[in-house]
Amino acid sequence: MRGEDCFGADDKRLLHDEALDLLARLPLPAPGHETISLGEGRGRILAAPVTAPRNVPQHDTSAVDGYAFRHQDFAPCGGFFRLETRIPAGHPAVQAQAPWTAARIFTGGVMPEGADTVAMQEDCRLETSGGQSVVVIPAGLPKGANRRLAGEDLAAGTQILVQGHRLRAQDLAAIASTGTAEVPVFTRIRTGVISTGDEIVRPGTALGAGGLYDANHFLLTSLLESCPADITDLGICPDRRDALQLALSEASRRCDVILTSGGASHGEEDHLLAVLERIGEAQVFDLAIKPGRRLITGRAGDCLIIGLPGNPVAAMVSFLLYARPLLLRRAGMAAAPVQGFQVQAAFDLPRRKTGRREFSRGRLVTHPDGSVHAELYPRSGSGLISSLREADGLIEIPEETAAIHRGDVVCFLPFSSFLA
Ligand SMILES: Nc1nc2c(c(=O)[nH]1)N[C@H]1C(S)=C(S)[C@@H](COP(=O)(O)OP(=O)(O)OC[C@H]3O[C@@H](n4cnc5c(N)ncnc54)[C@H](O)[C@@H]3O)O[C@H]1N2
Ligand code: MOO
Repeated sequence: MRGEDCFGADDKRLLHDEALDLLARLPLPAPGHETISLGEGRGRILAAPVTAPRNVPQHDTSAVDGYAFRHQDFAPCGGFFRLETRIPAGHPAVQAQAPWTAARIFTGGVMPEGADTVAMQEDCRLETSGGQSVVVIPAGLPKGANRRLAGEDLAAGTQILVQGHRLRAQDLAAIASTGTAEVPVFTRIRTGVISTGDEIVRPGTALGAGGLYDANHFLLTSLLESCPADITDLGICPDRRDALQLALSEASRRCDVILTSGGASHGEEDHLLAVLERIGEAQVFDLAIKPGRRLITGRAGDCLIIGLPGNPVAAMVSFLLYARPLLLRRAGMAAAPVQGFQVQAAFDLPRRKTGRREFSRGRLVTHPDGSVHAELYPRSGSGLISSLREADGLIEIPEETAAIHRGDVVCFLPFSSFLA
């Protein structure tokens, strides 16, 4: 099988976990910060913790449309209450609830002082007695039923979000519920994306002999949208050292992070490493993984440069596994490792080369019994964009696994969990 496998000895290569560890320790400049309005907050990273300045809800309120009363007036056989006040949401009663009376109350209405329990209107009967409206409440309601306590969602002073947290819809809702209109966030990182290669041209232009359309630009700029980043298109750089040097040194003054693709391996047409060493510094990661066996990181001034492989599959996998944590850290986020989940293999891999970790493209299928299985994309070439298009995520195969049989448990990393 050697002929199908372009990878030689992996024993001197860096293991995936070692690479993650090294990348986590790569020094990066601290992000800047600013205060923005809550409406701009989605996807941004908190530069300071957020604390609730007040109770949410502010008052005890009714959870239902119904009748509020004092539970101490309620007998084991139920209750018969004179109806007194009417309390829609936003219109609290001015007086305390008198004994043996009930208030007509609506969901969100403030509980009148003294009342502690609400009966749902569907469970009650309205009657008239001596010209008075009365409500008959059936027995069995415990004290406090259908009442929301002040501060039961958030008590004043509770820290609700930590620094470095990436704001999601529900976080914005929580902050809004406390009345806070602005949030301190880290500034968006300025990113640049550059494709390299004499063969690469943009779609919409004619393809010359030996040409290839620039898929990586669209891949990487779309992937970057999962980070709080402003994106600059740095175009396509030919396979010339002087051109790459000029492009990178110029862009490094305007960008916090530059992503390159291609030109990162060992051929004489691969100039990234030499250029980085000339304009700043570089680290090479020759990785015991598949795909994406080489990653280059570098620095020019304060700009981080991440050299991804040219093959689109390797570029995407390297972005998700290695570039994304760096980008998020540069943007101020303490990114947790992506949570994989266990599914059953819907494939056989009877003989597998051990010693390297594989991130194969897979698709999830749910069987009629509800169990979830991962199908393996049948071809492994790292130029096959089809394999990415048809996949839902990556099947992570550990270094030591020598074979996988149908039904074995494998770890699945959904693309959606990287890009959330
Ligand atoms: N002697 C060796 N050759 C190669 C090795 C190796 O270890 N020894 N590794 C192979 C692997 S694995 C990969 S991945 C590539 C990585 O090479 P580069 O990062 O230098 O990328 P290029 O050679 O420039 O391009 C590789 C491939 O990808 C296509 N490409 C490049 N840019 C784009 C783009 N923007 N959109 C679409 N496709 C792109 C390019 O045409 C090549 O086909 O090296 C192997 N070789
Ligand atoms: O591993 Mo290369 O980096 O697969 O195509």
